[in-house]
Amino acid sequence: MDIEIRSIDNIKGKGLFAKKDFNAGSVIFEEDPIVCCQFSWNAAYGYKACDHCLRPLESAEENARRLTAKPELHLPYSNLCRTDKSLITSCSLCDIQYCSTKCQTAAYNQYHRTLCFERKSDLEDHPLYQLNEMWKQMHYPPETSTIMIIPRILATIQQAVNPEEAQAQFLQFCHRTVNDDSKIAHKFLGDKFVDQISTLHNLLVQAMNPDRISHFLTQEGFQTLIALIGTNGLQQQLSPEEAVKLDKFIDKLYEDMDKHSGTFLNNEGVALYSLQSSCNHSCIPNAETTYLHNNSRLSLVALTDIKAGDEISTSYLDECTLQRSRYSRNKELTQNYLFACTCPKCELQAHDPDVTSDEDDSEEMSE
Ligand SMILES: C[S@@+](CC[C@H](N)C(=O)[O-])C[C@H]1O[C@@H](n2cnc3c(N)ncnc32)[C@H](O)[C@@H]1O
Repeated sequence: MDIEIRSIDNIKGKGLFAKKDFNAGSVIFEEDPIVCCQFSWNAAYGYKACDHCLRPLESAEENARRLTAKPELHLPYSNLCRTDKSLITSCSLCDIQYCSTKCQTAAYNQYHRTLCFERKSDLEDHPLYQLNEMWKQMHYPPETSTIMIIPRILATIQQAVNPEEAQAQFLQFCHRTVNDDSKIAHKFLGDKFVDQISTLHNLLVQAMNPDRISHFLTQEGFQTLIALIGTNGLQQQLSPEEAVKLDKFIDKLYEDMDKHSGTFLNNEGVALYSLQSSCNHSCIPNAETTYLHNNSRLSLVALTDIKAGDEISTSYLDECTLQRSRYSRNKELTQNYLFACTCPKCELQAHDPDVTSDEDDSEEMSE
């Protein structure tokens, strides 16, 4: 392994460090998620993805046709699309689709044996179905996560050969206090919906057999899980096929898609990664996460040259927020991740006045 996880201090916790030099542009490591799940509205709006690895189940051309409502549309180089529909398979009991029998077997062995709805006929009475519907009412797009990853985490623990080990794997994501967890859970659900936390909690309790996971089904345990996916869940966006990156064509395509499908352009979901979850934030990151395999496999790519011993960091902020003032950046980091950044850029700007960027000002005025 060319990287290691080391403890830094009480504030930052642990971090990811390079054990060798990496050139800018090189892949530092790749990993599959411990667990991932497509966003609820993303699935409801017809983006067909493998239920286990999120690989698109439609070709890039079919995707573009559906999203633009233009059945005659032809994509250039559509023969380069890597979606092999001959491998698609589905669960014989609940009809959920997978890109291959490999994913179907992996899902069944990891969590699907516990979570399968079994009969389509009484689907709407199933507490997991109701949990998803309740979540959708609380989280209109753009989505940042889905509650449905929580039953997957719990079923993974229940089905594991060694449940203690599986549980420890998830608990490594949490190094906060009960109070912090509750703050994050409230922020994550949004002011309007904090009262609904007990409804979500009750539906989860009804849906899951408490065997081996009873402590996660308490109110506190549930908030820990919400905080876990809120601060560690990586949002995934799998872009349409590389081969169609012909700028003019793409611009027009996106314009047409936007008219017909709004923001539902990509296959999106949330995932928990073991190594990636140890990567801390910096406002001048030396690495970024990408998805080079058209599924949930993550690649961490160096943005700059990295020397052996350097800490590897990514930005938790989107491009736009990253360009804002130190005050604006830290406002977002404090609210969403409960820390203030002390990276060299923040240190350099430490004496800047505590004002938001112009863009924030206009956003705040319109709120
Ligand atoms: C995905 S985890 C990163 C790994 C984490 N350091 C740990 O020990 O588990 C995200 C959490 O790490 C901490 N963190 C990340 N970047 C930080 C930074 N630049 N300064 C202080 N804390 C940071 C925050 O507590 C944040 O909620």
